[in-house]
This record gives sequence, C-alpha cells and structure tokens, in this order.
Amino acid sequence: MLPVSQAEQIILDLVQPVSATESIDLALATERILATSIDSRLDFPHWDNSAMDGYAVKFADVRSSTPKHPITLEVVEEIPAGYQPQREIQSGEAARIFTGAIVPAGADTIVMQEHTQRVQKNFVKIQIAPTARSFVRQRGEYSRTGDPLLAVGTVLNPPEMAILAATGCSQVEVYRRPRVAILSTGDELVTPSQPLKPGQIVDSNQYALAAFVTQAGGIPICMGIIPDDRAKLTAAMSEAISSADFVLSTGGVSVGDYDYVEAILAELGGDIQVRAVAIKPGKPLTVAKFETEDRAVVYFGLPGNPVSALVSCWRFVKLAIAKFSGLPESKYQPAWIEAITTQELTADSKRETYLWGQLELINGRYQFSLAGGAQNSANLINLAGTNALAVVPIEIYSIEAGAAVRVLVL
Ligand SMILES: Nc1nc2c(c(=O)[nH]1)N[C@H]1C(S)=C(S)[C@@H](COP(=O)(O)OP(=O)(O)OC[C@H]3O[C@@H](n4cnc5c(N)ncnc54)[C@H](O)[C@@H]3O)O[C@H]1N2
Ligand code: MOO
Ligand SMILES: [Mg+2]
Repeated sequence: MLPVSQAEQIILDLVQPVSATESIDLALATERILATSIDSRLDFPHWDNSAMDGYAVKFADVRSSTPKHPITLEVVEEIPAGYQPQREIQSGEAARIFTGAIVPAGADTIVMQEHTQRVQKNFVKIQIAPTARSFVRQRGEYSRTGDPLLAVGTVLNPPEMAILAATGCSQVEVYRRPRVAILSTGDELVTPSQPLKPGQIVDSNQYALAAFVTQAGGIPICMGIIPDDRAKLTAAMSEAISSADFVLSTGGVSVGDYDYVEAILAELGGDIQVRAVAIKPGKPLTVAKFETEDRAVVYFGLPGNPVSALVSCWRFVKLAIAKFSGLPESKYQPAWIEAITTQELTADSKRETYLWGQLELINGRYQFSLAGGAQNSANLINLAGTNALAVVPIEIYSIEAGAAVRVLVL
C-alpha cells in the first residue's frame, strides 16, 4: 500500500497539462481557464471622469468657499454620462456633471451636489470648499493600455469576466476541458428508473461521479453499467480509453473473483502505477497510464463502495483534473485547513483515515462536525451535506473533541 502523499505525487506526475485551446464566446466562459495572457487594450478609466453627481469646477475658483461665503459660478454646460463635453470651463464657470461623465477641459475638481445650491437657472453656489482634484477618477489611474491584466491559467470568475468584457474581449482563448469517461462495473447494478430485483442496487456512482467531474471542470462522458463479464468489460474499458483524457471506472478493483479491472488494464497495455493506497476509505485504487504518440490517458480504477469512490475523487482525481486543465501548480494542491473537531474522531491507525462531515465557520473559527450515523464506505446516505473530510493520520487512534484536525475542503 502506497502512502497517500506518495500516491498523490505519482498521480500528478502521470498528468500532462493540456495544450489544446479553443476560442469561445465570453458569455460562455465562466469558470474556464485562460490560455493566453490578456493585456489592457484601453486606459482604465478611459478618460478623467466624475465619481459623483455634482459640478465640475476649477479648484482655484472655489478653494475659499464656506457656507457663509459661498462662491457662485455660472453653469455653462450639462454633462451626463455618455456625452462628450463641448466647451472648456473658464474661471467663474462650472459644468453640471453626473457620475461617470467626462470631466470637461478646464475643470480639475468635482464638487458633490450635496455641497452646492442651485440658484436661478444657470448659477450654482459652492457652499463647502472641495479638496483639490476631489472626485475625479483620472484617466489610466487603474491600468494603462498595454498593462498586463490577466495571466495564463487564470480561472474566469465574476471579476475576470468583468475585466475581459471591459477591455473588449468578446471571444476568449481558453484551454479545452478534459473529457472524463465514467463507467460503473457490476452485475448487481441497475439504473435509477429500473425496479430492483433481489441483490440489485442502483448505480449511484455514475451520478455522483458525473456531478464530481462537472464540478471539477471536466466533461463527463457517461458510459453506463458494464456487467462483470471479462469480454464486455474489456471492450468498454478499451472504448473509454480511446475516447477520453481520463477514465473513471468504479468497482472491480479489489481481490474478489469478479474484480477484473487491474488484469484488463495490464492486458490492454496500461502502465499500472498505483495498486493500493493506505487510505480509508479508498484502499483498492488502481491507476494506470496509456500513452501513444499523440495522446495520453490516465485511468482511475476506483473502488465500488460509494464513499470510497468519492473520497478517491476528492483526494486524487480532483488534483489530476486540475493539473490537466491548465491551472498553475499552486491551484492544484489539496485545499487543507485546520479546524476544531466538535466530536472525538477515531481511526484504526493503519491507513490515513478520511472522515466525512460538515465544516462551518463559527465566530471566526472553523469547526468540523462528523456526519451522524455510520462512517462506513457503503453508507452513502450520511454523505448528504458533506463539504469536508477530516484526516486522522496513520498511527493515530483518536483525536479528541475540541482538538485541532487537518481538514480537506471539498
Ligand atoms: N477480501 C477482501 N475484500 C475486500 C477488500 C480487501 O482488501 N480484501 N477491500 C474492501 C474494500 S476496502 C473496498 S473499498 C472494496 C472495493 O471493492 P471493488 O472496487 O472491487 O468493488 P465491488 O466489489 O465491485 O463493489 C464493492 C461495493 O460497492 C458497491 N458498488 C459497486 N459499484 C457501485 C455503483 N456503481 N454504485 C453503487 N454501489 C456500487 C457494490 O455493490 C459493493 O457493495 O472491496 C472490499 N473487499
Ligand atoms: O477502502 Mo474501502 O474503501 O475501506 O471501503
Ligand atoms: Mg470487489
């Protein structure tokens, strides 16, 4: 059995980041990963503009204004947002201006409306002196044309979407997403719509793994249920290997008479790098690489138990997909945090044990609460609401309530 950290390293070493890219509509780019760096095509702001509704003035004209001795200026133009000012402000003049509008030539300061009083039709009293250049957002003060905005490998979240739109990128070059084939092995499996005969169970792994792959940024290719029949399994595995970047099969990786996956991987010419890991749940994990001149596939033979399959995905497959996808190294590390456990955590000490439950931020501290019910790798029911796994290291039998524990955020 490989230690977990060693298995992680071996798995990451099997994965090459994708180089293929595609150009997509910005509107469809949420959570995609940038494949080219983006430089600013404009100055931000594009021109000096007002941060307030008010009046554009020359600071020198109004520096001595007080409520008792307000300075009166003639309002010579009105400048709403989107309008190009037509005249230069002279001494003794002001322009009515609104938030986001271009500051006219000759003006250097904005006085907010609340510090003014409009008199007659075309005059305004400045009742409180502004500070010089107040409320002017200066051209290029955030970023200048040609400045780097976003680096290769950036995930496009709401801020990055705004930046790309603002700089006029309506199409973006992103890495293509990994195609991940999912197949469930087992004579006992049926789809959720089929009635259960004695001995049968629903293939829940197919759905769990498809959801996992989608969340991890991959494209799930659901290949359905394959019976424990060596020829049929060989055909299905071979098809999966030829059509995807990753294959996730569940079941058939332990030592039972119908556990064929490892033998078939070897027969198909796979380079088997992982056979078992000292992790609970998820010990019988088979990982193999298939490589030809033009493509490489990493095959994960995951254990059939529903919790074991998901824990293997969260702990290992997630990192592999992230590395493939073009994220920088700092972004495909497991998300560890330290939390206080609300209950005692126990383990058998021979394998690194992952216990599932809920992580909450309470009064500024992370707290981990174990899922109620059996922590058993066949118990998918109490997985509901799981957002974190607490880790009990090898040779530790118990972590007492109130103590710190290392937690993997999912
Ligand atoms: N003699 C030993 N037996 C087992 C060992 C061992 O070391 N020695 N390891 C146990 C551990 S740990 C695990 S984990 C499982 C792994 O089993 P397999 O990967 O071979 O999976 P199966 O035998 O096919 O199924 C196990 C279990 O999971 C259920 N299952 C399978 N596929 C699905 C699915 N798609 N959806 C829902 N549930 C599924 C299946 O019905 C079985 O109950 O081996 C132990 N045995
Ligand atoms: O590893 Mo098994 O995953 O303990 O149930
Ligand atoms: Mg088995």
